[in-house]
Amino acid sequence: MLFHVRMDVSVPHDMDPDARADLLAREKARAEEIQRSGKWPQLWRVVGEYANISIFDVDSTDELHDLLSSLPLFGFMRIKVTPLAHHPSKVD
Ligand SMILES: O=C(O)CC1=CCC(=O)O1
Repeated sequence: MLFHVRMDVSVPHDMDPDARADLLAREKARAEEIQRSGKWPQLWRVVGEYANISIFDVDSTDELHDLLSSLPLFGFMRIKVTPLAHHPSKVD
């Protein structure tokens, strides 16, 4: 099952710089781990925003939720999930 996922990040401006650096390092490591599993085939920065647009390829909505909530930034992101279906006009 394919899902389009938009994540808007909002880390508090007054967060301790070391805590922020640690949080972002853990986020990068976890994101790379999920990508290597094949479940997160696309990750794009939204130009000019602290946001990304991703494609996830998972077996269920529960699996998607588990992956998203495993991200260290989960509590600092607004996440919008759009399920995707095949388009009849798509040329293969
Ligand atoms: O910087 C972002 O867009 C938030 C994020 C999600 C996965 C990741 O590595 O960073």
